[in-house]
Amino acid sequence: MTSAELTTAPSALRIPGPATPYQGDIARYWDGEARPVNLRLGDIDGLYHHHYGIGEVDTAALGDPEDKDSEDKLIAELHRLESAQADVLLAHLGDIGRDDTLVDAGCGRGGSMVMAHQRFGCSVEGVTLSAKQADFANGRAAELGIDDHVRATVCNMLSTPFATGSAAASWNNESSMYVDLDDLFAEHSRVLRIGGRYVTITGCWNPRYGQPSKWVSQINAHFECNIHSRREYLRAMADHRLVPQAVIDLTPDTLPYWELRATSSLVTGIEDAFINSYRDGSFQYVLIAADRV
Ligand SMILES: C[S@@+](CC[C@H](N)C(=O)[O-])C[C@H]1O[C@@H](n2cnc3c(N)ncnc32)[C@H](O)[C@@H]1O
Ligand SMILES: CC(C)=CCC/C(C)=C/COP(=O)(O)OP(=O)(O)O
Ligand SMILES: [Mg+2]
Repeated sequence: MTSAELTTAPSALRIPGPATPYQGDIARYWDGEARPVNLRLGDIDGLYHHHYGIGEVDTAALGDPEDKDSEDKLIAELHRLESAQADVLLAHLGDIGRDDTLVDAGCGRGGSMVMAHQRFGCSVEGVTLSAKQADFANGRAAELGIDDHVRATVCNMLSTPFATGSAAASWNNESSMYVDLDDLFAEHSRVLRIGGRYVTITGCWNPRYGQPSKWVSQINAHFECNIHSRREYLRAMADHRLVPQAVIDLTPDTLPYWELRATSSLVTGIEDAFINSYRDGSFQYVLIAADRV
């Protein structure tokens, strides 16, 4: 299925404004976002991510901290770890063919969409609340000559124009903390074909801790988001015909990224909240892959 077949006149169905005042806040937040920790990393190879990294730090690639170019090397290493995160998400989408269409719910500047198309040759439809992000993602797709396969639309991920059962797979990469999970999984379940795959990488609070810790509250305030618990994810998936096929705790894999980022010139002030909450067990970085049954 091509992009054109997947959507029915997307511009006509585009939601004219945010569905709620909160969504208006989030649209404004991402319209105004231009942090060097995201743009300088994206400038390295044109893949712009708004998610975090996983994997071991390559200390050899960092070189000598006294070298003139050591900061550039550190930034390149952070970017490599963020792209590695997207690679792991895409690897869980299953067998995707060139004729398939994927849905990226909360696509940001489109880095994961480009990687998905490059990996599978398929079409990718992304939605974001931010017109600036959608324009940026579509501009990158045009520069790469893949705008016939990769498209971002300004749209609420809880109410998309995509036809029922039309997507081979869909995902949320660090974007599910902005929405109600019942509403979110109802929409993924509708858009996915039976046997299709849903994947999320997300930060969630750990029910074993009891309640969201002060660090989790700090992260919520920093990004104006509402982090859910691991239990909420599994319960809402079960209620919407999404059956977990893999639940992977990526917390040990993301800590090296944060420890490295905390030493960089691009720190934003949120690093300690992530490091402390991952270390005290109150917060977890998880991948959940689920089958639409
Ligand atoms: C942290 S960014 C993640 C971007 C992207 N997934 C990535 O990995 O680079 C969160 C994204 O979720 C989007 N978002 C939040 N709530 C949304 C909603 N209700 N509908 C569509 N997009 C939403 C934001 O516009 C933003 O693009
Ligand atoms: C895991 C959790 C809780 C994520 C919250 C969503 C979020 C803001 C992700 C990263 O975006 P970004 O790349 O724009 O953030 P930063 O500027 O900190 O790199
Ligand atoms: Mg970032």
